[in-house]
Amino acid sequence: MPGLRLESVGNAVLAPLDLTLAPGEAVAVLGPSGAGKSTLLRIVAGLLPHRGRVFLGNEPMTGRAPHRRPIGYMSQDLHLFPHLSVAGNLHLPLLFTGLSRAERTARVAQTLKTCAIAHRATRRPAHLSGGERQRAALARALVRGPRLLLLDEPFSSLDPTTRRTLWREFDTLRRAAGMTALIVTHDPEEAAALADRTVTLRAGELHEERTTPPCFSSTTRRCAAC
Ligand SMILES: Nc1ncnc2c1ncn2[C@@H]1O[C@H](COP(=O)(O)OP(=O)(O)OP(=O)(O)O)[C@@H](O)[C@H]1O
Repeated sequence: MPGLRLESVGNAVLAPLDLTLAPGEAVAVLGPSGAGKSTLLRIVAGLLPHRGRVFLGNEPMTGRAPHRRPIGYMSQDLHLFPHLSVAGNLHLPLLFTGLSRAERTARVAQTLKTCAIAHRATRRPAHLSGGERQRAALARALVRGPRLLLLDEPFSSLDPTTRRTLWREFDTLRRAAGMTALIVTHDPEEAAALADRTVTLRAGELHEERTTPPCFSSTTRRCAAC
């Protein structure tokens, strides 16, 4: 799986920022409301115009239509199509892939099973619980076998027990597939459960979190946080 590289990416909300994710790395984006976290994901997904350049591995993504990017995007509002069943929602992104109908059906069935939502395949989103809707949206983000996952507060509206279950399931799934991921969350505990590293957006500016402040390695120097 390739990594993600952002070079001087910005727009009216985001100051130009650089960010690199190693292949298979998951990075959590924390930050206050309105800081630009969703904006960052939408730019990488190809849904917003921007300055700078986005690469997946060595492949430029900038200028490529969203459905032609090997990216799975789960938005904050899920955006499941209400008139389609769960399975129908997963079939839709596969229409552009060149897979045969039989291959698409097999892929949808496998992904629903992986996300433990196969028992709701024929239901419409309005008839699902919040957790089931989030599983369905996650399955849709995964169904094309994306090289990069973008998740915007993926498990925000769930009770603590279900959230923790989904954290474990998702983390196992992502690591097994070696998928690179950028995950927006307000919850430091979720960031720790799902990501290898955390960055913070404040007022459109990106700050890399230091896991080991410089003051830890020197008795004479102190970092600004001390
Ligand atoms: N379509 C839009 N048009 C104009 N401004 C927008 C649009 N979407 C978001 N904004 C503004 O851009 C800024 C960043 O919004 P964004 O949704 O990226 O923040 P966020 O960090 O994800 O916030 P939250 O944590 O509340 O979801 C906000 O000031 C918001 O009002």
